[in-house]
Amino acid sequence: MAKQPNLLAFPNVSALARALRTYIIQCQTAGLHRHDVFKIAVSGGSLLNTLAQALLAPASSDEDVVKFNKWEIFFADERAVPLDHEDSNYNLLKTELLDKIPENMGKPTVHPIDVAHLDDTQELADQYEKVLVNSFAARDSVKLPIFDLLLLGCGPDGHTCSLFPGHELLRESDAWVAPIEDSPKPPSKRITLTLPVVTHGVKIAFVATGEGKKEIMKKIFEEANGLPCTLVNEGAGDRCTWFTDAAAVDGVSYPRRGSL
Ligand SMILES: O=C1O[C@H](COP(=O)(O)O)[C@@H](O)[C@H](O)[C@H]1O
Repeated sequence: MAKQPNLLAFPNVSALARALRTYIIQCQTAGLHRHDVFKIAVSGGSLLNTLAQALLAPASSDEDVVKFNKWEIFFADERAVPLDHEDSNYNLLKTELLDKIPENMGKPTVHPIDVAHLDDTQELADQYEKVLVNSFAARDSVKLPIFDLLLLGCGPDGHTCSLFPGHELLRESDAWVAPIEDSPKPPSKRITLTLPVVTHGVKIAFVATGEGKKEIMKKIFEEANGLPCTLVNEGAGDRCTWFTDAAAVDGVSYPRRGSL
């Protein structure tokens, strides 16, 4: 039987953020060992505040250093809006994290969407796929890009990235990046990494906090239901780890751990 995803539950977001940092640094070390760079894809949403809390804390030892100058940050999904728009995932990452990184921590390389193509989401997705092709090698030599880490959020409906429940995009098996024009959550026009790319990551981590995630967490961990987050769990198995707080997993019947 395929190995199961890991569900970590912490008493609060501060404890979660400390563990998330340790986990990210382990992924960073593995990435640097693999190719001297750390390739991470991040979602938007509530996760970014917790991520900033994790990464901006002072290092506790030489092994605990975030080496931002070795990071390449990609977007697991993005909305088709200007980069300074309030709905932009880039804008959120910038305000939550990038603008707060002290100079002595180094600067990550960040790959935003090309806003010249906001009116054509297929072109926007194709251009972003080219960014991946340039970074991960040509499409004809690698079947799928392999991120060192994908750090994802989980919507209260079970969506992740811009992969929504029941949407035909869940069956996309060729494109690395796909457009969506009918997102049930506004804004409607977006681009997203596809499911095969997400489940192909070396490591995949979800961050889900707060009572608002409790009902969907029960569905994801207690039923086979075809929800996007469930599909990631099924595709990634024990390469997938959930970082949750007590409120998000209250009543969830699934074995949990309280540390890495
Ligand atoms: O629309 C989106 O929502 C999800 C979940 O966000 P949250 O605020 O409920 O945690 C996010 O992961 C995704 O990147 C974003 O585009």
